[in-house]
Amino acid sequence: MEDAELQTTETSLGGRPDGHVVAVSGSVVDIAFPGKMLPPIGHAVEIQMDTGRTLTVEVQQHVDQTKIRGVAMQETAGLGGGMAAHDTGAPIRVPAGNAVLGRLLNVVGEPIDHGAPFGTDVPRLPIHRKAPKISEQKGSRDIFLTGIKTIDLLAPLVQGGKAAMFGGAGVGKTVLIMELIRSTVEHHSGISVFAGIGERSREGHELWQDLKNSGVLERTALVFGQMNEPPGARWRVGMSALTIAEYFRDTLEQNVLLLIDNVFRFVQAGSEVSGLLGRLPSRVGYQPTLSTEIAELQERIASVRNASVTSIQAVYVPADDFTDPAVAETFTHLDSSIVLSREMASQGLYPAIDPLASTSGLLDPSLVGAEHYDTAEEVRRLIEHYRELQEIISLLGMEELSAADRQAVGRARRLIRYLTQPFAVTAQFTGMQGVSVPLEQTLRDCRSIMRGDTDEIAESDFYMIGALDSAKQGAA
Ligand SMILES: Nc1ncnc2c1ncn2[C@@H]1O[C@H](COP(=O)(O)OP(=O)(O)OP(=O)(O)O)[C@@H](O)[C@H]1O
Repeated sequence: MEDAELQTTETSLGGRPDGHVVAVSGSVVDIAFPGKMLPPIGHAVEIQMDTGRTLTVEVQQHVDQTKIRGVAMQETAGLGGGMAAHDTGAPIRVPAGNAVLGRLLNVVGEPIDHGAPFGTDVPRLPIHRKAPKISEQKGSRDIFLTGIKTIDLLAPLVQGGKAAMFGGAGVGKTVLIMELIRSTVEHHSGISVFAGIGERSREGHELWQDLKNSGVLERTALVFGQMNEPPGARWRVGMSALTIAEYFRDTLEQNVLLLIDNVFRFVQAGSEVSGLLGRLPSRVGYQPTLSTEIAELQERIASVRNASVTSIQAVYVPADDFTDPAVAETFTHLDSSIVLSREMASQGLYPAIDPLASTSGLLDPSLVGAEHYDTAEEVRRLIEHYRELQEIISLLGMEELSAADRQAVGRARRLIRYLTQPFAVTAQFTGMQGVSVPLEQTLRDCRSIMRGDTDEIAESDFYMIGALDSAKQGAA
């Protein structure tokens, strides 16, 4: 997109030549600019529809010297040959700054919340930009606490870092991201930007209502390109949200919390677009540009000297296959990876976070301190040992285990149950109030369980509690 960026000049605005539509095939639109300079790749070309709406097409290819091929950001129903098209002289530009707070936008920055349109005084920025230079980026080693026991203990998030939740269909990604929004947006001092990519649109509206009810909507901007929208919108909406986040970070120097649900849908949309443009797929049917596309998005999510962007992303894992190229590629960009397990979900062990597969670069004694690191390691070792013993138990029964192993099994089972937690967002259907647990408490509780202080308390008393006190109360 370098070309597009270089050619985004004010002088080019309005003074660009007009063309006309020559062919429409689904989301792909061919536009001719006979005898004129073609708009560069990445530019937005606009078409005024009879219905009064504006259709935006992003230039993807120069088919020949007079014609471009682009991808539409909206449905192309009603679009026909001969309709006039106008090069905007820039990539898609979205409104940014305080005016977008509390608002719901689409990929091209139009309000979709039935609110007032954005005025001409609102700054607009092109959605294609380069990531900040490595020398300008700032790495942080501070923990971003969530109050969710397993996450803070085993896969702590980094302030100004990137974290993602991986999971197949229906294992609890959306519930977890909603809970994280609840628990972090309220305590987060900066602003939040939410990018809804390719998920159910109902969820988007529920979120909007939810944020409104909890009084944090005025510090949040929401940008949506959901599953009912064409691939172009789902492909570019992440960039639109990022552009808004970058403006807060760079111009207003505010810390930003960027939430993306679901990053896999961005890759999938890119693959659809690639297919529509007739490009040959490479690995497992993905677009040949898979890694570059993921890097283009992920590398822009960065913290700089004066302000940070902390990002929490949901990643759908197709067919529970973690070796899927889109999933594997996303892993490489993260500071913390939270892996959701179908097996745990099927046992009702929510949040179904796999304690062994979830990791964080922060989990180092020199960063989080020896107590946290040692406790996390010990928890992992105990659960791993339990998993090894499970096979023997299923074959021979508990009786065949040594006394020490039996004790380990009992403690591991208590620990696994202790690491479940009722969420505020599920209170409606579980009937349990959500609880947040401070990290120090989680560390104390885990040590206490592993030491054997709670061996006499029934396993079921550890299930879906906050701090250990509630298990003790349940036992009393
Ligand atoms: N923390 C939780 N506590 C209780 N129930 C949960 C929890 N997380 C998930 N569930 C149950 O699992 C269901 C699916 O969760 P969710 O919609 O978050 O999955 P998902 O991974 O986002 O699915 P999809 O890929 O279909 O979007 C929920 O409707 C709920 O019944």
